[in-house]
Amino acid sequence: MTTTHLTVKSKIFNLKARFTIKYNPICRHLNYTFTETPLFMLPTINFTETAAYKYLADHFIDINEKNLKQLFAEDEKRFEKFSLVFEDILLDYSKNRINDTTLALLMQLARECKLDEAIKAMFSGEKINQTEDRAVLHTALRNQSNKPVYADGVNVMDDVNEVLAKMEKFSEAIISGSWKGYTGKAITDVVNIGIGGSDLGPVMVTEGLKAYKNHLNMHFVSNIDGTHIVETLKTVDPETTLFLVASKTFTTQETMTNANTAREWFLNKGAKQEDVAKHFAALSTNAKDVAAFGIDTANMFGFWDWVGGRYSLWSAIGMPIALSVGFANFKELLAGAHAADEHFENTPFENNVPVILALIGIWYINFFDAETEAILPYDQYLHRFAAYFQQGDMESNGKHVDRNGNEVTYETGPIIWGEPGTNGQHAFYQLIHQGTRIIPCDFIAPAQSLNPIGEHHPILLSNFFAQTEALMNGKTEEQVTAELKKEGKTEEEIKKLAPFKVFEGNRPTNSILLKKVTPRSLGTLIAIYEHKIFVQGIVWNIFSFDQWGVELGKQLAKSILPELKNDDAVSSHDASTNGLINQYKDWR
Ligand SMILES: O=P(O)(O)OC[C@H]1O[C@@](O)(CO)[C@@H](O)[C@@H]1O
Repeated sequence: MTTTHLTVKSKIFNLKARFTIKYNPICRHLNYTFTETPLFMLPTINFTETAAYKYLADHFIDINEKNLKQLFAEDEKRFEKFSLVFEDILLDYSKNRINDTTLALLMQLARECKLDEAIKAMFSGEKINQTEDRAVLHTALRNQSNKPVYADGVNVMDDVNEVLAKMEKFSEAIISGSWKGYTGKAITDVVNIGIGGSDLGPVMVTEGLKAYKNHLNMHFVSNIDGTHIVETLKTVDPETTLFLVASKTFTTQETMTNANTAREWFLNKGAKQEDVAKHFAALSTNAKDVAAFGIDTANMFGFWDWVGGRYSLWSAIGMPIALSVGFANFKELLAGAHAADEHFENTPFENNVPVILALIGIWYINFFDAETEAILPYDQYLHRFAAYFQQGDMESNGKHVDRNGNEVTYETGPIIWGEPGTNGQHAFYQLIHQGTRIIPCDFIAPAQSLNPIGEHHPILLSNFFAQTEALMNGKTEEQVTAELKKEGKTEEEIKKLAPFKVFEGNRPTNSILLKKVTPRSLGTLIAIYEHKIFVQGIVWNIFSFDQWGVELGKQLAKSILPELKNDDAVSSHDASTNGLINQYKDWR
């Protein structure tokens, strides 16, 4: 059977199955099991076959010939047209290689890819995480409207609110000091043990909101490298330390190893088994393994399989955030994200911040062949923001197979990287300004500093404004020559030096200016990026919410570990792996 025929057939099956499933739950099981091909809740359109794509490919030739300076010269209203304010956040996307036609065609592309249907499917709890047969409902975790949200026919809001209430009670007991350790002392230090989505979000937000923190000392252990837990345990007192074992699955090797080491340390310091309950809590979906570990399930804060790890900071995984800045601020974070959800779900694409960011990103990735995107927060507190979205974006859209199970014929998720400004300017901006690659950059900054001192903030922001201006305008050979002449350089010297000092410019950036970093604005900003990732996954027709790509390495590590437990030479792998392992054995 040819693929085309199969595709047509699966389309018919899917339509029929989808109709039946959607409107007749009784058939939910029957029809689903009888469908010959997997049921795809969402249309599986190849965006490169859409009319919009073909127009964009033609349009690219035109727009690629214009530079940003020209585009601004042609339209004095360009900034007004290509910027918008939402929740005290200004998005300026005017310094992009776009014009009205570009945007109109990109919006048409989104419509041809049925983005509207996809948004509805996500918010309504459809199992769009198809390969894991799960809904994607991190939006329910911050659903301040309390409108019912159904997963498998059950309104999840009752459970969500129950866990939030439990988190509030627990965090207040720890912060107030009414919760006592096994020697009757209040908790002073919290150690979160988790990795990936069970670490990066809590770290990024507790760092991002450090200006709002209370007296509790927050520590994060993620790496299996013994250094991480050893260096942390050196700084805390078992009598006044609370350990949070954060793991959606409660099976992650790094986390469970670190948790066992922490418990051993705790018991070796004089505590008894019954004292574990006062100093260990679990943030997980896996009650069975939590209990088996010896944590009182009364100290377990649950969440659900429709919460992806990299989208879980809004859930019980956010407990370190609530402990660090207080539950009221955690709720503000949720409220900010909810505002972004409402905006994303209800705003026409033309004024929809995540949609605009996503489509401009696709313009660079799929038409300008950009391979990476830089996130450059001009705010030291946001120093882990790019790292957070390395997982958020790359684990969601780092996929090479489309939702039909076929190899994609186009680029998908970009490489996300970045460091705070102005530090990046002294590290890698040389390449961004004068390298051979196009690197779309998101510049982020707060108008108000949380630590106003001297001239620091104006100097920081002068760099924030200058960098996008420099990337756009560059510096021409004429300007370079005039400068060198002014410095008294000879004709000969100018001829030699000028080529190295010219800046091409025409390098695209988004500028995101927050009025101030608050729990609410940070929540909004994070959710905007989450929805940007969702939109790109829909256009690329990939599953953004599974992560099968992280499994193989773990599997092989599990088979190598027993080989390291003796001194015998190994020969069960390729020559390189054998060589490495045997040299390790020789040297250890
Ligand atoms: O929260 P947990 O189940 O311990 O998973 C931790 C991390 O491991 C993964 O690599 C999945 O295995 C990430 O997706 C996830 O955030």
